[in-house]
Amino acid sequence: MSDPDLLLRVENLRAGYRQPVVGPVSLTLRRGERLGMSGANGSGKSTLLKAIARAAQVFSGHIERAPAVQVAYLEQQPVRLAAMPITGQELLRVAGATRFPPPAGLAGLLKRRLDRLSGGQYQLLWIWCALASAADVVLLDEPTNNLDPTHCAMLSALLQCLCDEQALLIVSHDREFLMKSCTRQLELDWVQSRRVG
Ligand SMILES: Nc1ncnc2c1ncn2[C@@H]1O[C@H](COP(=O)(O)OP(=O)(O)OP(=O)(O)O)[C@@H](O)[C@H]1O
Repeated sequence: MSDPDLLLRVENLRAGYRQPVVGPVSLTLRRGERLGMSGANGSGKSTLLKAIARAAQVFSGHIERAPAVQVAYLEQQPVRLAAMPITGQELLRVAGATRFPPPAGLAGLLKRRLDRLSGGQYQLLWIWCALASAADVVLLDEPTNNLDPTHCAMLSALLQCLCDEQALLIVSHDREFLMKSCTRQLELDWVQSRRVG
């Protein structure tokens, strides 16, 4: 890639599992961008994120990553075990999420055990782990799931912490949230991507 700000280029990608379920899709992601992606249930948004994270199969087209680019991917339902006897603070340390100091809004969660957090609190903590990691590209799948309006506003604030070196690709059905949080939006059609803003 000749453009130093280009972190990711997806070109005519068809991706899926035993067979393709999404594409052809093309998109680019540059440093400092927050790209929001919406689309119908089953249109392949999660699969596209998984393909970028190397967790789904590429059938044709390609995904080009800038040299040494690191990708953090937070799936729709972060894994949760019945017993998780570590605190939020310990999770951030183990996950290497030390790029930025945690914002004041998360302070109350950091001293608590993970298995004692609510679903929304747990999710916010994992989102912060991805944002504050060493990753250049952060992929978030439906991060507003489980969040009430107050915690959605907290999430919007967390996303503002992203630095100019990073880029975000965020999937959501909440278009208003995407409008507020993203610099650009894309709608994934059944058969192809289409820029809407
Ligand atoms: N692990 C899998 N193996 C086979 N097919 C799958 C798998 N995961 C998803 N699919 C199929 O791929 C298609 C796209 O699913 P995907 O989860 O990517 O859509 P989505 O746009 O994220 O949907 P939603 O908005 O409902 O979360 C669907 O038809 C789904 O049934």
